[in-house]
Amino acid sequence: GPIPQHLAIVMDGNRRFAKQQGREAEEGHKDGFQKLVEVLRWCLDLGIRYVSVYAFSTENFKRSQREVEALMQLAEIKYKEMIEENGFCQDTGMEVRVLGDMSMAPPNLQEAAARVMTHSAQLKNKQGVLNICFAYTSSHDMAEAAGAMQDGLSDGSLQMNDISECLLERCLCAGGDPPVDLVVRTSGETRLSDFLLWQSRCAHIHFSEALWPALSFRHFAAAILEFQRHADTREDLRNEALAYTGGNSSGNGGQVGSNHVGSSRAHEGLLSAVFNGAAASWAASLQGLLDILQEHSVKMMGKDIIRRCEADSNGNLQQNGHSEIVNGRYWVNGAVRDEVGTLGGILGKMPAPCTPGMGPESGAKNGVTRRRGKGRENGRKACDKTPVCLSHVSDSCGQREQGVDSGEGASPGLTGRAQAFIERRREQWWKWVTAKGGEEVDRTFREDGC
Ligand SMILES: CC(C)=CCC/C(C)=C/CC/C(C)=C/COP(=O)(O)OP(=O)(O)O
Repeated sequence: GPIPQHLAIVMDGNRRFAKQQGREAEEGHKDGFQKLVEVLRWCLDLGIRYVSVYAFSTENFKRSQREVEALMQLAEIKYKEMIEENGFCQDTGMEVRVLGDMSMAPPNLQEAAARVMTHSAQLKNKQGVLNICFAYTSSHDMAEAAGAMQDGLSDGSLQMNDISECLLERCLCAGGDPPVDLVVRTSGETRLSDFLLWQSRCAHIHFSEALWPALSFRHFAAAILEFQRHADTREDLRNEALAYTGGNSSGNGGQVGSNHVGSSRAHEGLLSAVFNGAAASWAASLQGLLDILQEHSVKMMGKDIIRRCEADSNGNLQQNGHSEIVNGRYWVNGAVRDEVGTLGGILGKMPAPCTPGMGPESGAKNGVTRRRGKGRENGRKACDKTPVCLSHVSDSCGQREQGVDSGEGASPGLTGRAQAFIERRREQWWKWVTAKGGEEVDRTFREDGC
């Protein structure tokens, strides 16, 4: 099924998680950061290229001084660690952008944020983008965007007929990114809390009961499956599912759209369960999926990883007597990592991006043809040498240079003057970032990389 291109996460429940364990709130935030890194790996494995997280809202400044300072410190430390040799950025290939009102952050944090942005903007072979929304709320972002347009009108760089929804969108912090497809909020709270409201206007929203640091892969998979279940392309998917199960002669002859050897039954089972309503309940579908994963992990990976797993009340996989350490990894990690790979194949009908032996070549080798629904590219070209082409992504707030890409003068929906206005804003932003970070950005990476 479709994989969200842009996932937004409200990482809620850190303090409650810490409290449950008799620990300080700050410890919960540290755990929360670790969970973020884990979730980002799941995202990359599944082909989710843009992830935006709510790390600190402007409202959070109202928390105790101690907690605010701890969060600022944590962010500063993590930004610095991210750009170390073999640190997060190098390891994952993710460009990190810090979005929000940077002027509200202490100077040290501003510098660390600027450095992680300049450093990661120059990564070769980018795999995706992480937007860390810090000192951010949508209302603030929209007011800033409106203010910027007002300034443009005042100084004559914009005229009234340049003002449009498109321009306003491009003036937002994440204005050039693809729209958010899926919002996940943890901890059982069912609010959006002023997070990426404009960008999420067509998104599916998934509320998970799990506290953020306790989010398991099973919870995450439930969100993706729910997204798929509600996808606009449902009809398309249904046809595809029918084709896979032999019900539609215009399909690919019942061949499975996966590059996994031997996963045809997994697809048939999953797709018919999910899209033909054969499953007794959604929980049953998920359980069925996990059963399939377990079975195929053993068969396809050739590893005796999971013979039997059960989930505890938090949805975490628990050992049930038969598993073992695989390749030096503790079995739960091994199981979860391999599940991700397999699940990537099943959910996206493509292998987990750039996982060795699971690239497009392996599909060709297996003689498997992939079918796609209309307009559902969703970053599926991810396994080329340059897994994600970010040439359309700006260096500033992520303005997409559609006009440049398409060879036209301006982005669709923007007048030439509005386009120039956006370009100028972007330049100013980068000037600020590079001055703060004390580093010139080699922007040729964009041409090189793509
Ligand atoms: C640098 C970086 C990206 C850091 C990320 C660390 C992190 C996970 C921050 C989230 C902070 C936050 C306000 C979470 C909301 O949970 P809460 O504290 O409101 O918990 P509660 O709902 O249980 O009170």
